[in-house]
Amino acid sequence: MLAARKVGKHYGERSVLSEVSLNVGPGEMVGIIGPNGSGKTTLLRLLSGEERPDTGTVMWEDRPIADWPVRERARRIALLPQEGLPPLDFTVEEVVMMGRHPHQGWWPWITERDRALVEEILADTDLLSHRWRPVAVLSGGERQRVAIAQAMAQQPRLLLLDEPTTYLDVRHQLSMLDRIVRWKRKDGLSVVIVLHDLNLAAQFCDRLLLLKNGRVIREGTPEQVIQASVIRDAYGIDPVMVRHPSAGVPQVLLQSEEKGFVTTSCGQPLSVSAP
Ligand SMILES: Nc1ncnc2c1ncn2[C@@H]1O[C@H](COP(=O)(O)OP(=O)(O)OP(=O)(O)O)[C@@H](O)[C@H]1O
Repeated sequence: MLAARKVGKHYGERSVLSEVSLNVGPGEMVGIIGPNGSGKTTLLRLLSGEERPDTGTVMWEDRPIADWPVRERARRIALLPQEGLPPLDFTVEEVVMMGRHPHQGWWPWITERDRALVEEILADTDLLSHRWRPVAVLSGGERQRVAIAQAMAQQPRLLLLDEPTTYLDVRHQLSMLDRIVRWKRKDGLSVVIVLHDLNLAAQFCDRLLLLKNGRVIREGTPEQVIQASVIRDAYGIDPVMVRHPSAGVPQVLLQSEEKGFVTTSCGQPLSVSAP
């Protein structure tokens, strides 16, 4: 459905993305991980059609993404940028309703169906009590929930998310990602998500793409990517690997160089089962 073939991007003389290929099918959730500045946001912008690659192509439904008329693209693809929503004076309900614009005519009549859908989304995203508040007065996390609610109202087929959990507390991180999983199961939504949290990436993504210096250094299932040697190579840290006791996926524990290691009563380093 979405296919990037050997895409590359330069800014001036500087190459920030080289030869990156990626396929995302219906109902699939692909995570993009990698250190700061490795090209994750640039890749997402190329996938959304907001920017054109200098080399390679991005195809959506067998047609170059840049050839889709903007309105048609907006009916199919939603991008949640890293900076989230600006502090708008519009109310939460109005901003969520704006997600319906690509589906409305040139004059944005709001139909009963639009109203019912927005009502359902406000309830689902825990925003009913905020509906009359201007977005400008919301906290960062509340604003992030409005951004995802707006994307849901857009009813896209492809959802591109750039670090959507950044401002969210742990409950809302989980509920946002669970909501996306339910949504993709129900509607066959394709999802590409940039995440810094490797543990959430391992739990929620079907496949991961690990970038370093603009190149893919590992791609595969969380099992294939979230490995101590790979994480060490990508991030230059020495992680402790454990397996999630109920989800069964690899998880990364960070260890401080300054605080030392936890030892057992016999003075040995605490051993954990590494995946
Ligand atoms: N418009 C631009 N002009 C010049 N350089 C840019 C531009 N956009 C991005 N870059 C550079 O490209 C590189 C990759 O940036 P990008 O935002 O894609 O990284 P990232 O992996 O998303 O980083 P982070 O994890 O910090 O968000 C960075 O070095 C950045 O400075």
